[in-house]
Amino acid sequence: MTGYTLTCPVCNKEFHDSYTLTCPGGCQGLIRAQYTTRQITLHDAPGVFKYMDWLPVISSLPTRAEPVCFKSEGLARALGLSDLWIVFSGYWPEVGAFAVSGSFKEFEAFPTMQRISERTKGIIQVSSAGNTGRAFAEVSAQIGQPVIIVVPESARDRIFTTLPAHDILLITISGDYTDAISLGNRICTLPGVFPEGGAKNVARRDGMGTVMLAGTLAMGTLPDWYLQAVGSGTGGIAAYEASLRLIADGRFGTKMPRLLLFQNEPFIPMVRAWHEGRREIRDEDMPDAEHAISQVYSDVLTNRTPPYGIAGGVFDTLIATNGLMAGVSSEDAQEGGNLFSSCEGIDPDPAAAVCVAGLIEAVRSGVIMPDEKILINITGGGYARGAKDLPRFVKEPDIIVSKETPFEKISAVVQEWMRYYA
Ligand SMILES: Cc1ncc(COP(=O)(O)O)c(C=O)c1O
Repeated sequence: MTGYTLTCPVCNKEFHDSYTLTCPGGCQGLIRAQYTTRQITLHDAPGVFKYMDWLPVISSLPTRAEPVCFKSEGLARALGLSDLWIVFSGYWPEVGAFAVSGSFKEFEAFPTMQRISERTKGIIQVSSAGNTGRAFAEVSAQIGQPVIIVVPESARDRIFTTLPAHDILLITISGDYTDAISLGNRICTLPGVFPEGGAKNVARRDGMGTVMLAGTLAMGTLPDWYLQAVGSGTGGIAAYEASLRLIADGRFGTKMPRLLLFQNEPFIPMVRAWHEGRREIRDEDMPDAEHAISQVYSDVLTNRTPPYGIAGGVFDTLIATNGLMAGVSSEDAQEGGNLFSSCEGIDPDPAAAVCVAGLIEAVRSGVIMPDEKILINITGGGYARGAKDLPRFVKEPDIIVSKETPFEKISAVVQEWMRYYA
């Protein structure tokens, strides 16, 4: 067990956690958890909770999900790299990877659900392009904690669990991820429903930050580079915040890893803004957004309102880490994914394939040197293996809506469902 307070990056005030998502003083910025433990000790706790010194929880939940880090042989050889390390976040029993929902979103979902039960009352709402929703659905199925999930209709088949789920209200909406976010925000105005918080939720960021912790503990030192494909960029922010803690720990080096973050062309708003040195994303960074989103290989990377310019967000993180961003074509991503599968023996999530393709290009163009220590976050994978090994309970939508559906109709169903939990 560890103690922590929350701090605001703008006014530097410290405050108590009541599942707080923003500075009580009204500042705009991503509040951070400040842990009393400076040097991390691994706990004898399940899965990701072994890192609970630096998670905003008091106690743990049963899970085997945790990031697994190993030194690459196959992909490293193919790319001529001497010090490439893979953090695998998905399902791959042979390496000890048991995130049964298949992605690193499970490392966020477990601490978030635990933080909720320790810090507040009410029912959380999660908007997702698919993977986050499935991760929260899995945790809900495992522990019986209710959750309202909103996903675009195209992600409908992606919400499944390995146990029967009884406490999920699933809403699908015609449209994309942004439409799911907008509807989710409206649902959060109903009494008793609150937003899980996305990037503002310290449990999500520090849950994702365990990827950097697992990597650094396996390598014995912080890497030169951290690579990830991003939609919101929260994983990048989390990797930076975890690195700050690891530097303060004193045992893993003093050099901040450089972040190299990728988006999937043609939808690359953060890449465009970053390349022009801008803190704000403009409409011109997302020309013909709907069409662009329909063209990507990895739709979980299509967030139109990422925490980019906010204090402590992606822009600040890239500045602090001397970071870089790049766009990756869908064709390259597909090839990168195939190379990863053939070299390492497991299927990567399309988002992870984007990241592999980004690594290939960074090595080819000389941005990354062959002997540098590289930590690549394979943010999801092992779906084929999971489909063979694991039970699958597909969650049918409870409400199917369009952008035109009157909100009163939706809220009536939500409120009726919530009565059971009152
Ligand atoms: C597999 C996978 N990789 C990467 C990402 C991007 O994560 P973020 O931008 O939130 O760090 C997502 C988002 O859903 C994802 O599901």
